[in-house]
Amino acid sequence: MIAVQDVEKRFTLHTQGGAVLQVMAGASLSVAPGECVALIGASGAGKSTLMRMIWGNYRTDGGTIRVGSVAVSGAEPREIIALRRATLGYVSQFLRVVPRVPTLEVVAEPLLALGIDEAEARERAAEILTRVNIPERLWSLSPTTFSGGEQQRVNIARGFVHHWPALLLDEPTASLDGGNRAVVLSLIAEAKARGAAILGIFHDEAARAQVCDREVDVTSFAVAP
Ligand SMILES: Nc1ncnc2c1ncn2[C@@H]1O[C@H](COP(=O)(O)OP(=O)(O)OP(=O)(O)O)[C@@H](O)[C@H]1O
Repeated sequence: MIAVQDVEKRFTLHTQGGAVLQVMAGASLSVAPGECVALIGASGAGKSTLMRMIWGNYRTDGGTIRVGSVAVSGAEPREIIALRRATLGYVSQFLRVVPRVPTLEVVAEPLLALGIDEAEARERAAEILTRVNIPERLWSLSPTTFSGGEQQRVNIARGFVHHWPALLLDEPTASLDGGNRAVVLSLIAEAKARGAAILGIFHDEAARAQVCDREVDVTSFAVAP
């Protein structure tokens, strides 16, 4: 479902005389439906960079990335938008939302974008917000003023509200208490059970051991400076 083949990445540092920093070469991995793979490796090894390339935010400088039937490397922006709408979900570490949009709408939005009717989208958003323990009195408020843990749970609700066939998770259990951490681990296990291909960064080793089937060490793709 997710296939990374021989990927290279260079950064051009325009603010530093155009110096070119090669950070990755020969990066290859694949994630099958129903599998959860953890990206591991030292700080600076390139875990986030690889996730951003798969998400289509960073361009690749060599090799190919495919998610389902879409070649992400070299895709047009509209193809990336369509991929994110239906096929590839992403739970980032931090919630980025338009100010003043109520939490229920923030969570329902991916379903509305898929053309699901408003009543059903709101019902599913309410269900998952309840599951991640966001009290109903907060649903009509913008999450911009929520605590770090609450924002992360809104982010998780948004990332699991649609059953994306492929999912990228960036530290999904960071800053959560024990109960909410357990909820997130169940959501991941359920996504796997329905066939989602999941790639994640988990500094939480116990979480990784519980939900991940394999680890890929990004250090082996890093290029020494
Ligand atoms: N936008 C950028 N411009 C220049 N260099 C970058 C950029 N993004 C990442 N890098 C460099 O690429 C390398 C890999 O960084 P990356 O953030 O992917 O590592 P990581 O494994 O996710 O680290 P951490 O565990 O600390 O988050 C680092 O040397 C970093 O400085």
